[in-house]
Amino acid sequence: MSFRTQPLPPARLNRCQLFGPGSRTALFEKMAKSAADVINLDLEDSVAPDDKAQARANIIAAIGDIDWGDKTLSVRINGLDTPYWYRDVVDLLEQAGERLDQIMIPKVGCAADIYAVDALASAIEAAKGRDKRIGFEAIIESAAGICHVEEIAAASPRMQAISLGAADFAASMGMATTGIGGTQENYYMLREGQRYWPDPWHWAQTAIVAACRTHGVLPVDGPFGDFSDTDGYVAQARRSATLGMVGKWAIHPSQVALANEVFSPSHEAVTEAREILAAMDEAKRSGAGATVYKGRLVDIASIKQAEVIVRQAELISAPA
Ligand SMILES: CC(C)(COP(=O)(O)OP(=O)(O)OC[C@H]1O[C@@H](n2cnc3c(N)ncnc32)[C@H](O)[C@@H]1OP(=O)(O)O)[C@@H](O)C(=O)NCCC(=O)NCCSC(=O)C[C@H](O)C(=O)O
Ligand SMILES: [Mg+2]
Repeated sequence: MSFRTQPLPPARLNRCQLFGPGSRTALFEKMAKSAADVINLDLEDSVAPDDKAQARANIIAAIGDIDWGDKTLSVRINGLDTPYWYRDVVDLLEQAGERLDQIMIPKVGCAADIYAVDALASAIEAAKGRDKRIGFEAIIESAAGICHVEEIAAASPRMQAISLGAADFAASMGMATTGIGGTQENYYMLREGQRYWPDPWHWAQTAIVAACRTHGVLPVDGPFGDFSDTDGYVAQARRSATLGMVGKWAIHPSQVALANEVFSPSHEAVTEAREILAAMDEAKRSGAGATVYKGRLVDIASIKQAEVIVRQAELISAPA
């Protein structure tokens, strides 16, 4: 056990991140009125190369013009392997108002990628006298990214969140699929003639969660492409929540409520967590480090487990 205390991630809700292309201005108001905790206006892969400049201008105008309420407002810039990214950062930080909370950096492969954007953002903020320091979120969506995920999580105090981008990740890894997340037909185990479908994203998600938790960053599950498959989305989201992720992307408005539901602890779960805390309070008062709750062992580690659930419930019920 390290003597270092594990840092807490930013204390804000991140149950659902709703994406929309910066070129589809008609969606912006609808996104602002949605129940998503985070809005990601996209300059990257949902915007065609010829539309990049216009999408940038659309987003800069919308950041100031639209009432985004208390949502976390983020813009996904283009990757560092493109000619667009520096102009995205420069124009956003020189021209967009302070309502912008975060920049999402896609296809991050190493800590130096974060360092490069940090250096540019820091210079612009100083030059322009921006009071609010912009936050960063990164997408792990390459073989290099997953190999270096821990150094990426640690790369800057601006780091707020890391998502798994299943589509680019699958391509980079050479995975034999065109699906974006979810169960993969050919990824099965066979036992006594029965097929069982394990989760091919599990190991990458777990690596992201561990890196994020080590450095106080929010781990987030990325897109689920088949937005007509609500059961598949919920199953994927439940697995992610169980592994420690705090939320999931929505690439269609129909996915927002599903994510909010999965990443909000149920009334029963919160009640049970509070009862465990009460049982442990009682145990501590009598000098015990462990006790029995509903026929099972609870001990000092159970306090930390219960606190995860109670903290999330308190964030949800906190006044905006
Ligand atoms: C996927 C879409 C292209 C579908 O758009 P559309 O055909 O317009 O959908 P519907 O007709 O079903 O829409 C129903 C109503 O909902 C509104 N709508 C649609 N999309 C959004 C949205 N994103 N936010 C808010 N509202 C939305 C429509 O206007 C309809 O409204 P109404 O007429 O009033 O009923 C589209 O949803 C879309 O563009 N989604 C986002 C795509 C995107 O941003 N992709 C990037 C993220 S995923 C990714 O990049 C992969 C990742 O990097 C990786 O590697 O894994
Ligand atoms: Mg991608």
